[in-house]
Amino acid sequence: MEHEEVKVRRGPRSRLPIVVAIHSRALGPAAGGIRLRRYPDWRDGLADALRLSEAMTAKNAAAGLDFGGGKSVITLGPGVELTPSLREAALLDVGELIESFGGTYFGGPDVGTGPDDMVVVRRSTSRVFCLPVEHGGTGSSSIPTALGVFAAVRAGARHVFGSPELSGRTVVISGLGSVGALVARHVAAAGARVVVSDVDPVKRDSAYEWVDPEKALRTPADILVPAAVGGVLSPELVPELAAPLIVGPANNQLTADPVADELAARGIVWVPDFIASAGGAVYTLLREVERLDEAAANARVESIGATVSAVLDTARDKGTTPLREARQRVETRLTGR
Ligand SMILES: NC(=O)c1ccc[n+]([C@@H]2O[C@H](COP(=O)([O-])OP(=O)(O)OC[C@H]3O[C@@H](n4cnc5c(N)ncnc54)[C@H](O)[C@@H]3O)[C@@H](O)[C@H]2O)c1
Repeated sequence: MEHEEVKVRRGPRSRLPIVVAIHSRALGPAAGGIRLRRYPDWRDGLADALRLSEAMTAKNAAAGLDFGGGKSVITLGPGVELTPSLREAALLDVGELIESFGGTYFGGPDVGTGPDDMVVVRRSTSRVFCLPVEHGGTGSSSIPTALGVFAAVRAGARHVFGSPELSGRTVVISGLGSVGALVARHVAAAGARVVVSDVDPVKRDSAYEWVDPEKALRTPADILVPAAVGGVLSPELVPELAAPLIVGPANNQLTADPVADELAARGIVWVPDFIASAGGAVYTLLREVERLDEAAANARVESIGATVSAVLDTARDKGTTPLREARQRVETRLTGR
């Protein structure tokens, strides 16, 4: 096991299995969201926590944050009904477990939880970020996440097309959720032709062209933005992709690392997701834990563009892939080598 510390506890109030995995605290206290999800078995939740906390180490390190990687998972078994009182009990339980790390791990929202849930978690621990504005926090992380993705899109465009300007470029966005919708607004304001897609037909927005979700990833475009779920870039899909630049917020976009080599072999530039999606973590941790002001935190979010440029340019100069370069940057920050 590469992780520093993992705790698994049956919540005393909820009776649900809860996992907190700390992958690394080499750069500072670990930080990473609290996932509340249904799993066939609690061990699947444990596996998720191990994988996700490792990804948080990479995200925080590559973003230049002095935070390590951690993740909490509240596992809901098949058939267990998530009533409001069970939800409250589970959030209090996870807060208590987070508190037991004595300030070496901070939790926030993730899949299945939001800023309002963090108000409940705070009743058990102060080591929680991304609270609603009326509770002294910075609210939804989607706004800074989208700002960081926009900076990454522009940097990617500069690398691939020789200019960061998006005017006249076609951008396909797969997933019009809270981040995807904001990215659509940014790129449209920058003059791009925006084509969007979502499995939920309610998300259809007349402001943009629409493409069916099963076709979105194969639609000819200048830039493809995966903004829905992970595991979408597979060996089967790579030969059918029709955009020279792929950059978006969805976590864990590759089905496996070797897909990065296949993308590079096809001449497709892929910006590693753990770099492009870091805006929310950067903003909320710097504002709520390190107490930076809004302008300074936003400047750090926008510096994701400079990181993307450095990774893509170095990969091209050295003949490696953006994924290898990004991982090398993480390694250098963690070990100083
Ligand atoms: N919200 C953040 O601050 C943040 C930060 C970092 C990473 N991310 C990642 O970015 C992605 C989007 O996050 P979000 O907060 O916007 O989530 P969200 O749940 O608000 O939106 C996801 C959208 O994708 C759609 N979708 C699901 N499967 C799809 C498919 N196969 N094809 C097309 N659309 C599909 C959903 O209907 C939904 O509208 C997620 O992978 C998330 O983990 C989000």
